[in-house]
Amino acid sequence: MAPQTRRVLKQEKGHGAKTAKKQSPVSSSTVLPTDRSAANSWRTAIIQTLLLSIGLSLGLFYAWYSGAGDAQKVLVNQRPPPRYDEVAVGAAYAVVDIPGKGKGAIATRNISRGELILTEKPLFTVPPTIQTSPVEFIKEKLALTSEPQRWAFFNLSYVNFPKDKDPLRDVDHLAFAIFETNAVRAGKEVGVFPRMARLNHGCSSGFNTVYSYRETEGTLYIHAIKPIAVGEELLTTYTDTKKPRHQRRSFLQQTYGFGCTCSVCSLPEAESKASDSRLSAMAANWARFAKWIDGTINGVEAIELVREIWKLGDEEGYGSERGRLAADAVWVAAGHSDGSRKKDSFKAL
Ligand SMILES: C[S@@+](CC[C@H](N)C(=O)[O-])C[C@H]1O[C@@H](n2cnc3c(N)ncnc32)[C@H](O)[C@@H]1O
Repeated sequence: MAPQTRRVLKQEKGHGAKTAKKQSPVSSSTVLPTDRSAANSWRTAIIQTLLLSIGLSLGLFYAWYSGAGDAQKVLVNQRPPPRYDEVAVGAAYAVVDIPGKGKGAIATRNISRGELILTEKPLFTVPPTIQTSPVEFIKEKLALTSEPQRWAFFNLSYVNFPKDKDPLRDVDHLAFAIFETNAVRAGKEVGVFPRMARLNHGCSSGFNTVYSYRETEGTLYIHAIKPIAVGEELLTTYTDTKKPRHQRRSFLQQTYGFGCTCSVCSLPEAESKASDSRLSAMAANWARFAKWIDGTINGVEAIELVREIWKLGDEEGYGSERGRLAADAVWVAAGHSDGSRKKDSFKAL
C-alpha cells in the first residue's frame, strides 16, 4: 500500500513539472498560470481526498479488525455472525481441518479412558418417523431455534445434496441435507448436536469415543473408551461396526459420502478377514445371548457368551458396548439368584 501511494505522488509531480516547463514560452498571459494553478489545486485536492479516503478506510478496517464490529456493520451493512462456540471452553480437543475429512476433533491433551469429553443439549430433536414432508418438518424445527443456534447448524457439513438444486437458493433442502449428515439418535428421537457433529467416523477398533443420550436430562454425553493421546483424532462410529468391511464401506459411502480409510478398513486383506470374522462372531454371540430372555438358552450359556464376546473384543480392540454387556450379565446373574432360573449361572460369573 505505502510504496504504491508514493509512486502515484511521484508521477503526479513529474507530470505537473513537465507541463509547466512546456507551457512557459506561451508566457505573457496571466490567465494560463492561474489555470495551471487551478488544475494543480484540483490535483492536490483529489490526491488529498484519495489519501484521506485511504486513511479512513484503513482506520475503519483496523477498528473492525480489532473487534469493533460496528465498523463492519457500517461498511458492508452486514451483521457479524452470532457467537456460538464450536468447542466448549476448557474442552480437551480442538476442531481443525483434516485432509480428506473436512473438519474433525483433535485432542489437545492426553485423555484418559472413561473420561467425560463433552456434554451437549440438542439444537432440536425429531421423531424417527413423521407424517409430513421431512424438509418442511426440519424447516419448522429450525424456526424455533435461536440465531446463534441456526448459525451453528448452517456451519455444519453435508453430503447428498440434490443435484438439481442450489444450496444457496434452496435453503430448506440445504437444512435437510445438514440434518441427514449430522443427526444422531437421541433416546426415542433423532437430534442435532453441533459440537458432537464434528466427530468423524472410525470402525471397530478405530474409534475411541462413544456417546450416550440421557433422556431424563435431554443431554448427550461423550466418553473416551480408550486412552487418547494429545494430537490424536477423536472418532466415534456411525454404523453397526460389527458388519464386514465391504458392508460398512458401502453404507458409509451411500449415507455419508466417504470411502472409509480408517485403521480397520485399511488393514491388509488377511488381517481384514480375521477382523471381519471376529466381528461376525461377536454379532452372532450377541444375537444368541439375547435368547436368554425367552428361555432358549440357560444362564450358564448366557454367561459363557458374555465371556466370549469380551474375549473377542479384546482381540479385536473393540471396547464399545461393554457397559451394556456387563449390565446384562448382572441381569442374568440376578435373574438366577432368586431361583426363577438355574442358579449355576451365578457360579459361572
Ligand atoms: C457428522 S460429519 C463429521 C464432521 C465433518 N467432517 C465436518 O467437517 O463437519 C460427517 C461427515 O464427515 C466426513 N467424514 C466423517 N468421517 C470420515 C472419515 N473417516 N473419512 C472421511 N470423511 C469422513 C464425511 O464427509 C461425513 O459426511
